[in-house]
Amino acid sequence: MTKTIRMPGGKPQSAREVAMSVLHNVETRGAYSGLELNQTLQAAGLSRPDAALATELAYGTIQRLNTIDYALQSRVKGWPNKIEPWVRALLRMSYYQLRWLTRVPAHAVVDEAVTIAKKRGHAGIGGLVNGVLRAVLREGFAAPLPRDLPAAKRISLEHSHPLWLVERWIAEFGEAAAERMCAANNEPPHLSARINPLRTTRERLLAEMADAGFEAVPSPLTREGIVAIRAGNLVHTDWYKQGFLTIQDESSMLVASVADPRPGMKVLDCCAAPGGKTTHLVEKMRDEGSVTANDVHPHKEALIRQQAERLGLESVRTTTGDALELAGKLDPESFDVVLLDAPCSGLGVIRRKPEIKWNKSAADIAALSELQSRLLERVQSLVKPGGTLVYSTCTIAAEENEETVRGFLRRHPEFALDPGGWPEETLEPIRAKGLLAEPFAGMLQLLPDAFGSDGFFIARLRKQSG
Ligand SMILES: C[S@@+](CC[C@H](N)C(=O)[O-])C[C@H]1O[C@@H](n2cnc3c(N)ncnc32)[C@H](O)[C@@H]1O
Repeated sequence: MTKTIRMPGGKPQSAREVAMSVLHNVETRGAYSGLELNQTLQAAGLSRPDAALATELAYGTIQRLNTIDYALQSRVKGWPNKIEPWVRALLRMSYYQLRWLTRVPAHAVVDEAVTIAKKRGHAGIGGLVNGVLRAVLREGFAAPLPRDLPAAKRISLEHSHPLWLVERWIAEFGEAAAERMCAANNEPPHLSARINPLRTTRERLLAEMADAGFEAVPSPLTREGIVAIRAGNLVHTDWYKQGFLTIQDESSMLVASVADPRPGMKVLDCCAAPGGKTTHLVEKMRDEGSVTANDVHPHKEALIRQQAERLGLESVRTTTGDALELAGKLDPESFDVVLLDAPCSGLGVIRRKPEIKWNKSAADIAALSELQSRLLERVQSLVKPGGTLVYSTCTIAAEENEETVRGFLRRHPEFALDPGGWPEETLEPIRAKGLLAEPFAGMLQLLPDAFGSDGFFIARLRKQSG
């Protein structure tokens, strides 16, 4: 049984206590930052500005962890392992504020950190926190990095990514691209949304948003996407509630475009929850035909249903089960389009879930690659002759992407990559930026620095007809 480490001093009450509690639980219990933050914020009942501050502190500190720890290790004896987890969280968060959140006066940061330390610990911890933070202010944030540091180590410390990941990305994409990716992962994610063409048009929605004082622009990457510059949380708007839009990353929107289903088709989405791509497929089919949306987790079925209902879509049928077993339950060779949006290491969505970079390992990538190959192997038999199989992940690791697809193609010569079947509207903006290798092979790895969207991999395969 794993021992639960609790933060002392009871329920978090202020923005900084909420952030500290989230950091503590993400580190000690392997909690997901997003879920943990939502739950802790709900329990604390903070004002909107305080909730925004707590969010920024929690995400920012997780994002910059390597850089923060590098600076603190020379100032705190036994850092990090000999320091209690909640004190570690408090010092890291306070350092983050002093260095990157300059709108908060430094004395306020130190005073509040000391108050929290005394309240949750004792005067001795208050003294330690006070001493460390005042030394940081007096002596500067960190000593410059040694000049002869190898590139991977330098990038890992400057942009706060684990060394093993930087080394992989340098080997795969080169030093400059790896550094751009790591820097992009520390930028705030775009808030983007997909319009529901069965309810509105992009032009109409953007005009309505402008009239209501929202600032949003067309996505350069997809005709159905908008990027909100200043719009608050779109989930609270009538446009969302009435099914005019879906919150979705722009890269994620490309997947249904590449699958390119037509009205009347029979489509299978093997790993579908929470339904972002399922509902997009149905919208593309003008709600004519049938889309079977499957997921392994029974509690997620309702999420897909809720989204379909909100968007007014009727041709979705949900099922629960392991995609490895779908072939035994559904008619063989019966789907025009099969989408496998596979479980993956998520290295393309580090901006949204920064703990991913600290929690994942090379061993996870190897295990996921094996699962993804098995999933492809099992669902391929459901594709009609002449039909389409789309494989996608939100990660950046050749073993989970190109290599999985190439291995599959070696075992299944009846499938081939389908570069010609990609809609021009999907390729056009990527080609215009010079990011499409020519000749285009039918697989695409989008990196997070290219458009500021998530890192995504998409492959479109066609099964021989007859
Ligand atoms: C990348 S997410 C899918 C996102 C979804 N396609 C969307 O756009 O909203 C992967 C999903 O696969 C599901 N999953 C994981 N292993 C699975 C399996 N063996 N069979 C079916 N679903 C699985 C997870 O529950 C998760 O919801």
